[in-house]
Amino acid sequence: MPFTWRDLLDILLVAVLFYYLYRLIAGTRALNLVRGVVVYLLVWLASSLLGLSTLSWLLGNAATLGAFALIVVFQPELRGLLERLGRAQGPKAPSLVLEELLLGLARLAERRYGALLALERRTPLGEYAATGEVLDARLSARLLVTLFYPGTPLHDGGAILRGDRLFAAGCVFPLSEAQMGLGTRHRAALGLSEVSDALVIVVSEETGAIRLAEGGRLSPPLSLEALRERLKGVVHA
Ligand SMILES: Nc1ncnc2c1ncn2[C@@H]1O[C@H](COP(=O)(O)OP(=O)(O)OP(=O)(O)O)[C@@H](O)[C@H]1O
Repeated sequence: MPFTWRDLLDILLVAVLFYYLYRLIAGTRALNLVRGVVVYLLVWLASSLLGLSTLSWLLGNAATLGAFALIVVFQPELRGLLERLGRAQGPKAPSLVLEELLLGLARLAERRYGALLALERRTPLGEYAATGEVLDARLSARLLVTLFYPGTPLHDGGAILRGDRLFAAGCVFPLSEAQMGLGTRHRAALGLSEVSDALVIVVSEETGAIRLAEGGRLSPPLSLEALRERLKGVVHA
């Protein structure tokens, strides 16, 4: 059969579909799941090619059960995915979350409340969230100021922003070995940015300066405008 423009279109559409699927699940718990499923399928395929009938029978039957189990376990992710699919079609709304975040940071800086906030990207920060308190609350400026109010049980440690949710607070981040001249809040921001792709924002209790750690580097103090520019592509919804 000759290769026609229909085949080319077919291949292109499938490639685009996979690309968007990957973008939807990248950075979520589901990405590890997809990797697991691919390994499972490869072992299954290899076992049937090699004629290992018992193993291939076992994997084949477990797959049917597993598919149902996955739908139940990943129900929140599936729902989120469908919601994001629906949203992707509408025009982009201005990011209310970004504005709330900037307003919260401005108030923290003005009042000299020390704060540490990691913006999760592709590297899942679940292991650090587990060291604190999971809140999974809608982000607002008032929530940020309340969280970092000195003396409250959750003000100590770092908070984690996942998408448009303030996911966890009071978390312990890894301390950086570098930059020994810095205090521990700034070293924790640097440390987390060394081991993940998170953007980590620090508000200094002493000076009110807002700095950003990314990829093991700490920025100089940033104005709100500079911060807005830096966070534009990162904070969604
Ligand atoms: N490993 C860590 N993970 C998360 N937060 C931490 C960690 N270590 C320290 N902190 C936070 O940093 C606070 C101490 O900040 P410290 O004054 O030592 O830092 P700093 O970098 O000098 O910041 P500041 O300019 O705000 O004083 C702690 O009360 C705690 O909230």
